[in-house]
Amino acid sequence: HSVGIIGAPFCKGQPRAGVQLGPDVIRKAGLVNKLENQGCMVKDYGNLVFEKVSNDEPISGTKQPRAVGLANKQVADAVQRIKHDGYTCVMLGGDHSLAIGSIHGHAACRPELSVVWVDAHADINTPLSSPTGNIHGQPMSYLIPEDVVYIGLRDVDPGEHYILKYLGIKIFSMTDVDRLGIAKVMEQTCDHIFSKIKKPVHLSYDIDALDPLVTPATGTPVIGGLSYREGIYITEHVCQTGLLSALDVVEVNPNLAKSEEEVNRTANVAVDLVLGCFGRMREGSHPDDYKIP
Ligand SMILES: N/C(=N\O)NCCC[NH3+]
Ligand SMILES: [Mn+2]
Ligand SMILES: [Mn+2]
Ligand SMILES: [Mn+2]
Repeated sequence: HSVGIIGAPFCKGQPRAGVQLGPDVIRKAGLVNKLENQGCMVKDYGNLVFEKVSNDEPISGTKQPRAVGLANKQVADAVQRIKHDGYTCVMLGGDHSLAIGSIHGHAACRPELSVVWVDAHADINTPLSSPTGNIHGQPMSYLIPEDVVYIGLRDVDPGEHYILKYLGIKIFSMTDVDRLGIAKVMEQTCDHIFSKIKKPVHLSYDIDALDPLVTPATGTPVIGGLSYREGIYITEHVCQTGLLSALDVVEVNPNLAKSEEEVNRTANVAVDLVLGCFGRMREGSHPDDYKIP
C-alpha cells in the first residue's frame, strides 16, 4: 500500500474550536511509523495552511461560507495532486465540511468513485434545510450523492431524512447494524456500490460514528455508536476489496476530551482505523521471507 497523507487543520465548518488540532494529534499517536511498520510506503505531505478570511458573513444562514469554500478548494487541489502522484490519499481533519474538497478533488482524478460515509450523522442538509447553518452538517448536499452508502446513522434531521428517502440513498443505520451485524452490512454495502462495475472507493470516516465511549474527543457525540470492533471491521472489509482510493478521518477534537487519556484513546482509535484500511489484520501477519530464527 502506498499512502499519501494530507493534514487539514480546519474548524470553520462547525462552532467548536479544537478540531483543527486533529491532524497533529493523530500524527502524534504514531500514524506514519505504524503504517511503515506494517509495510506501507508513506509520503506525508504535511498540513495545509488556511488563510484567515475576514468579514465572512453568513449567506442565507450558512456560516463561514467563504472560509469553508476556500479551504475546500485547497483540499481538492491537494487530494487531486496526491492521487496523481499515485497514492491512496488520507485526509486528516478537521471537521467534516472538508469532505466537500476531498471528494471533489478525488473525483477530478477518479470520476467513477463511490462514497462510503461512516458517521452518526447524514451531513446532507442543504443550506436552507440546515437547522444550524454549520457546513459540516451539509457536505453531502454539495456532492452528487448518486453512489453513496451510509453506515452508522443515528442522529438524522427531518430534512435530511426526507432527502435520503427522496433520493433513495442506501443507508445502514445503527438499527441495521444491530439487525444484520457488521459483516452483512459490509457485504451489502459492497454489493450496492459494485453492483454494476468495480469502482474506486472514497471512505469518509467521521470519528463520531464510533460510540463516544470509544472516541470521546469529538464535537457531536451520540450514544449507541459503533463498537471499536465494528469500526475496525469496516476498514478491514474495505481494505480487502483492494479498491480503497481515498480516506477521510475527521472530527477528532482534543479540546472536547475530559482528560489527556480521552485524547489519546480517540487518537489511537483513529490511527487503528487507518491501519485497518491499509492491511493491518487482527490475526497477525508475517513477512513473506520470514524464517524461524
Ligand atoms: N458531526 C456532525 N456531522 O457528522 N455534526 C453535524 C451534524 C448534526 N446534524
Ligand atoms: Mn460528519
Ligand atoms: Mn487528471
Ligand atoms: Mn458526525
